[in-house]
Amino acid sequence: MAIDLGTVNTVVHVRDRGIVLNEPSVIALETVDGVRRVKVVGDEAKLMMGKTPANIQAMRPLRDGVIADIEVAEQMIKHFIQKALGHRRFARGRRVVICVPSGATMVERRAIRDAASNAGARVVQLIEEPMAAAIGAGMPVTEPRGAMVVDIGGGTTEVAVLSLQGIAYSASVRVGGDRMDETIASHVRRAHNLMIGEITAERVKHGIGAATMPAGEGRRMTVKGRHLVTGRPSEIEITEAEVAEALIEPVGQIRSAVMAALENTAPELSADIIDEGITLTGGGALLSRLDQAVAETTGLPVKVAENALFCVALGAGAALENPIYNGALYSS
Ligand SMILES: Nc1ncnc2c1ncn2[C@@H]1O[C@H](COP(=O)(O)OP(=O)(O)OP(=O)(O)O)[C@@H](O)[C@H]1O
Repeated sequence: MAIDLGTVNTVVHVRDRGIVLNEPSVIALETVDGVRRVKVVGDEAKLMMGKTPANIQAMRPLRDGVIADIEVAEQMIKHFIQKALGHRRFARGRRVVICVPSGATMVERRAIRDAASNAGARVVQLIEEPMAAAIGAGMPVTEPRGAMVVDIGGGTTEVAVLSLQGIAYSASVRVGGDRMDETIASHVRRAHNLMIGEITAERVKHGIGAATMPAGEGRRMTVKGRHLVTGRPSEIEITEAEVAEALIEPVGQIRSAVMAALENTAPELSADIIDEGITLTGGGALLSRLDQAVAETTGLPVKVAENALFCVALGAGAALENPIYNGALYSS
């Protein structure tokens, strides 16, 4: 079993079965008679966000690429493993590879490993996110050839140059889909006096978000929320151009991170990147015209990986199954 424990989504890949689980990294906890217990995880928990009564708390235990609440994260991992297994149990000697956010500390990594062990895994190994993303995107990570991957997740963007199964350069910036959602929400608040929740902001990004300005106003979308002045439920219409303008700042930070990586890459590897170009993975890579924006900044060919949302889980699964990638896995 391979698990991409993302700050926004958790994806589980199982040998011979493929992707068996793809759900939001959200957990809902219920307090009954002073005792807190897990109510639901994943899709059902996300539906509750922002709408819970006082005794239920729906939360994301991973934020900004780090684990905000270890105990709760552990509970969530255990529930996801059980959900992925269904009625089956872990086969004897079952191995699990978990891809952790690169900002995770040693203590957090140990907690994640313990959660998988407690759920029944016998051997738990970890893999770095950009390495898994590159393997999942089908990049030549085992060859003596430089390849650049940019994984744009919810909490972080990881930029890495890989060669010979090692990471020649990597950097992580705390900008990703979440930051994009926040800038959209604050734009709507400032420009339209409308308060919107994070789920609505994400919907706007998926619907009409873009990394570069459209010709004219572009697409339009109706957005509902609470009016700041009247306090009443209210709706407004916003345009793709407005959203693209709001996204200039987070997209600019991604562009800068890529430029910094190129500036810090050894010349021989740079030469390879000219030929290979840059591959974008992660859900953030699906933002409309982000590939164009990165290509404009770098002057290099840029492509969005097929299955961008699943590259990390597919790569972690391949690393587990194919001995040529064994060097990418580690135990502590
Ligand atoms: N079509 C789309 N357009 C723009 N953004 C998208 C699209 N589809 C998904 N996303 C965004 O991708 C992000 C989630 O990506 P992903 O699942 O790769 O992150 P993660 O692995 O959970 O996060 P991290 O890598 O930071 O731990 C979310 O912010 C989501 O809104």
